[in-house]
Amino acid sequence: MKQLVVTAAVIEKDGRILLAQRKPDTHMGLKWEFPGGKLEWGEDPRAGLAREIREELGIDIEVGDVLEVVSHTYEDRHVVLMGYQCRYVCGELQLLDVQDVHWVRLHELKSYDLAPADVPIVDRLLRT
Ligand SMILES: Nc1nc2c([nH]c(=O)n2[C@H]2C[C@H](O)[C@@H](COP(=O)(O)OP(=O)(O)OP(=O)(O)O)O2)c(=O)[nH]1
Repeated sequence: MKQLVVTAAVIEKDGRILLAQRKPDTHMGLKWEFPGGKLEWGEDPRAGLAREIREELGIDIEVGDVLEVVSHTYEDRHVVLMGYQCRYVCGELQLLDVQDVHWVRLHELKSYDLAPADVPIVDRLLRT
């Protein structure tokens, strides 16, 4: 079984949070998640997260504090998911490597078909 260190961005703008839908041909295809991705070898987590967001969505973000760290075991992998509070800075949102995006209000987050590892991050958000 592989072990992955993954960073995810909880990007807030005008009272809404950005959810991304994974592409169909990926692990957890079509599930909704906080955008981000795997850290490269030796990469600083905040720098890696900003890189992933530029690559997947074409926008620049400011990465703030860790909101929640989740350990989740799927059938074939163990994911350590670090959710960071982030702020949208600039750039036009593009679907470069995601299926879809929605800007969502807090109370709507649970109505999405989320990747299971993301549920504790949503729970943490709902407690803050
Ligand atoms: N990015 C992201 N991945 C998540 C979340 N929740 C969750 O279980 N995952 C899982 C799905 C994948 O198994 C793994 C991340 O892989 P990824 O495909 O997004 O990473 P990546 O962009 O670096 O991938 P790659 O296409 O470069 O291989 O973590 C989440 O909120 N965000």
